Amino acid sequence: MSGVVGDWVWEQDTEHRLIRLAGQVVEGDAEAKPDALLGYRRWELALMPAEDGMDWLAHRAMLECREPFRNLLLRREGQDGRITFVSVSGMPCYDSDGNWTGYRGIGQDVTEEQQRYHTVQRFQASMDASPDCIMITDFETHQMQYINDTACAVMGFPREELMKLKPHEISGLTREEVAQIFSAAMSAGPEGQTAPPFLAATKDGSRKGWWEPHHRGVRIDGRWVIVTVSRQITRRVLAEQAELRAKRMYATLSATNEAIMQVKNAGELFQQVCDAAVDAGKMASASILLTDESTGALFVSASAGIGQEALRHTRISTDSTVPEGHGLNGTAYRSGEPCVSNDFQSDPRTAPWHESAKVTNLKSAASIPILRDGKSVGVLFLCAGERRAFDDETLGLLTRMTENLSFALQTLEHEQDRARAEERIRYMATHDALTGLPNRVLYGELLDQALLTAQRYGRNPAVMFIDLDRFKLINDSLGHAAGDVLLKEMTKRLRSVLRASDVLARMGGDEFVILLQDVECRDDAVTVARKLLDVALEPMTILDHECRVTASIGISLYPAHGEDQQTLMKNADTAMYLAKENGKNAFEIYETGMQSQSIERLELEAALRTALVKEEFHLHYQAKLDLKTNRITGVEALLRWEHPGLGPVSPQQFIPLCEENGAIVPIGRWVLKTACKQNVEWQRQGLPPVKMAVNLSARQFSDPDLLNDIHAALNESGMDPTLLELELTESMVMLNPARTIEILTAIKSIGVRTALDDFGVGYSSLAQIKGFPIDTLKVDRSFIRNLPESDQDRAITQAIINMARTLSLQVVAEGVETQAQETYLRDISCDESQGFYFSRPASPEDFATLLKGHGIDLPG
Ligand SMILES: Nc1nc2c(ncn2[C@@H]2O[C@@H]3COP(=O)(O)O[C@H]4[C@@H](O)[C@H](n5cnc6c(=O)[nH]c(N)nc65)O[C@@H]4COP(=O)(O)O[C@H]3[C@H]2O)c(=O)[nH]1
Repeated sequence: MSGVVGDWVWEQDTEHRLIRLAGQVVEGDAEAKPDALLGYRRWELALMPAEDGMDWLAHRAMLECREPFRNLLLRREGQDGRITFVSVSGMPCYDSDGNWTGYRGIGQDVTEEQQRYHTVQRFQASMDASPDCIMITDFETHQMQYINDTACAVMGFPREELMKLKPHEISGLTREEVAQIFSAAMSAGPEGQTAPPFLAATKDGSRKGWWEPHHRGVRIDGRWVIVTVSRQITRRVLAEQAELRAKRMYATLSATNEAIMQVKNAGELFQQVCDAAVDAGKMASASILLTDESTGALFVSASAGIGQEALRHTRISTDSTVPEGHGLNGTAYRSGEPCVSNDFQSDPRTAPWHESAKVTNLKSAASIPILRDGKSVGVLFLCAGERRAFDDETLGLLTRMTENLSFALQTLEHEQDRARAEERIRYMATHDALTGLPNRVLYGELLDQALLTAQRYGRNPAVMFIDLDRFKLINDSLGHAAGDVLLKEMTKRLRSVLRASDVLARMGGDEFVILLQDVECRDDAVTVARKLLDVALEPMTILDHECRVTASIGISLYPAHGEDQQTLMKNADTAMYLAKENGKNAFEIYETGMQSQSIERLELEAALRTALVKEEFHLHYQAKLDLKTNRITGVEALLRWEHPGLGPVSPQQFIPLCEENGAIVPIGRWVLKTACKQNVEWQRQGLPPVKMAVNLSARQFSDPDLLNDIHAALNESGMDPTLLELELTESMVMLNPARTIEILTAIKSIGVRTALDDFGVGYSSLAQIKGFPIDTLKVDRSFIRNLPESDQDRAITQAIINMARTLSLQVVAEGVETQAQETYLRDISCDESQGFYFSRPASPEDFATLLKGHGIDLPG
C-alpha cells in the first residue's frame, strides 16, 4: 500500500468497523491488503489524529452523534520510521427507512502536503526565533509578503497591520529610495547588498537601536521578492561611536596641547581650545567661561560653534541660591567636578535652557571645571548635537584637557610676569622713573633717528636744554617729596606746549631736554622757548606753598650748530648755562663764541673743588651806614675767590656752581668762621663793635649741622652772638615756612640776628613774612636803582618801609649808588644804607680804616 497515492472510498458499519475499502488505500499497515483492514475500527489501525485538539475520543464522540466529519488528519509512523498522513472525511448513512447504517466516506494520502506544510512551519518558527528582523517584500509592488516576529516586536506593530504596510511607510525612506535599494540588491546578485545602518523607529516613536539591513533578490513562484535581513548592530554602532568620539577627543586634546605650546596669552589659548573642540572634536559648541571677580558670575571668555554670539553676552550664575545657579556650569564650578547631561532637552537641571537647546538642536552637554590650586577659576562648557555624547572615556579626556589648560595658564602667567618684568626693565632703562619721560639713553636714540630723518628729508630739528633755576632751593628746603611734585608738575607743563611728535626727556636732576622734530626758522624755536618759560614761571602750589620756578633754556639748531648728537647736545648745554649766567628765566640760542664760557665753567668747577684747601678764598667787607646817625653800624662779609690763572672770579659766577655741587656748605662754614674771627680781630684792634652780616645759602640753611656750625664759629672766635646777623633770601624762607621758623627760632635763641636779603623780588608779601622771627629786611637793589626818579619804585620802597616799621623790622636799602638815592632813603626813614656810594666791599684792612673814620657819628 505504501507509495500508492490516490483517493479511496470506505464504509463502516454501526459498530464503526470498516466494511468496505476501495481504491488506493493507504490507511493502516502499509503491507496489508485493504481487505485485511476490514472489520477493524480506525483507532485499532495504529493511526493517530494529527491535528491539535483532536484525539480518538473526540472523534468517537462525534461518530456517536452521527455527525459528518471532514478532513480528519491522521498520522501513522511505519515500522521503518516513515511518517505518512491521511485525511479522511465521512458522512452518516441511512437506509430507505431512515435507519442509520453507519458511515461512508473518502480517504486521501496527504503525506507530501503535510510534509510541505511542516517544512513551512519549521521555517517560520526558525525565522521567528531569529534575533534578526526578516522581511520579504515583492520587488515590483513592494507588497509585504512575510515578516518575522522579531521585526514585529522591534517595530511594535501587530503582524496583520505590518503586512498591510509597505517598506517606505515604516522605514522613514521614500518609496523611490526603497526602490533604489531594492534595485541595487537585485543587481548585486546572489550575494545581495548591505545598506547603511538605520536607527529603528517603533510605532510609538521610540527608538530600538541600530540595525544593519541586508537585501537580496530571490525568485519565488515566478516572482522576484526582496528578502531583507536586518541585524541589530546597536552595540557595534555605540562602540564605533564611542571610538569615534574618543578619536575626536584625542584630536582635540592634541590640538589643545599644540596650542599650549604656541600661544602667547590666555585669551588666544582659550579661543584655540574652543576652535579645536568644535573642529576636531565635532562638538556643536565649546566655550570657556571664567569668573567675573566683581559679581562671581561666569562670563564667556572664548567660544566657538553654534550660538556663540548669544553666549558671549551671557552671564551664568554660580549662586546656589538661585535656580540658574544649578545648571551644569554653576554646579561644576561649585563642586569642582565635571557635570554632564546626556539628554539635555529633558534634563530637569537644564530646564531654563530647554527652549534654546531645541532651537539649536543641542542634545547633550558637559561642564568641566578649570581648577587652579584645587579651586575653580572657570569651566569648559561643551555641547553636542547627539545624546549620550559624554561617556566616561570622553569625560576623562576632557578632564585631562582642562588640567593641561590650567597648567598652561600657570605657565603663561609666569611667562607674562617674566615678559612684563623684561618690559619693565627695558622701560626703566629708557625712561625716567619719576616723570615717565624718556631718559638720556632713549633721548639719544630718538635724536639719532631724528637726525637721520633730517638728513634724508631735509628737516631741521632743534635741541633744547632746560634747567630749572630754583629747583635745588626747593628740593633742599622743602624736601625731596616736594622736589618730585615740582618735577612732575613741570613735566606736565612743558609737555603741554609741545607737539605730540616733539620729544621731552629728563636728563636727571632738574635738567630736561627737548627735541623739536622740525623748526622752519630760528623764530620757531624762540616761540617755543618763550612758551616754555611762560609755563614754567606760572605759580605752582607744592605742599601747600605757592612757589615760582624759572627755567633757563639753551637751544642748538640742526645743522647750523652741529650735525651729530654730541655736538648739538653740548652746544645746547653751553647755551643753557649762558642763559643761567645771564640772569636766569631766559633762553639763549647757541653761538660759536659761547664755547669758551662753557669751558671756563668746567674749569671753574674743577678749580672750585680745591680752592678751599688751597686757601684761594678771602672775604671782603661792605659797610652798612645808619642813615640817622651816619655811623657804620654793620658790615656784610662777601666772599672773594682769587683764581690762580683767571684772577678774581665774581661770586655771581662761582657761588651758583658751589650751590649746585654742594661745595657751598664747607665754604659757607669757612666764611662764617672767618667773618666772626675778623669781627673779633677788629675789636681787638680797638675798633668799635659792628654787626657782622654773613650770607647763608639754601643748602647751608637746610644743612642739619647749621646750628653746630654757628655755635662753633661763635665759640672759636669768642664773638658776641648779638653782633652776628645771618642773611637769608626771601625765596629760601618762603619755601618751607614751618621749618624756617623752627631754624630761625633756634638761631635767635642764641642771640644771633636774622635778615631777609633781596626782599621784594621773591613774590612774597610782608604779611606772609609776619610770622617769621626776622630782625632786618634788605630791600633789593632793583627797587633802589631807579630812585628817586621812578614813581613806582618810590611807592614800593615807601610801602616796604612803612610796613616793616609796623612789624618792628630794621630796613636796609641795598645797592645805594648815588647821593640822591641815599638822601631819598633817609627822607623816607630807611634805617640803613649799603652800597657803592658809601663804600664798596673792601679788604679787612681797608674796612678797618673806614671804620676808624666812621665809627662815630658822622655829620649828616
Ligand atoms: N651794583 C651794585 N652792587 C652792589 C652795590 N653794593 C653792593 N653790591 C653788591 O651786591 C652784593 C650784595 O650781596 P648779596 O645781595 O648778598 O649778593 C651776594 C650773595 O648773594 C652772594 N654771596 C657773596 N658772598 C657770599 C657768601 O659768603 N656766602 C653766600 N652764600 N653767598 C654769598 O653773592 C652775591 C653777589 O656778591 P657780590 O658780587 O659780592 O655782590 C655784592 C656786592 O658787591 C651797589 O651799590 N651796586
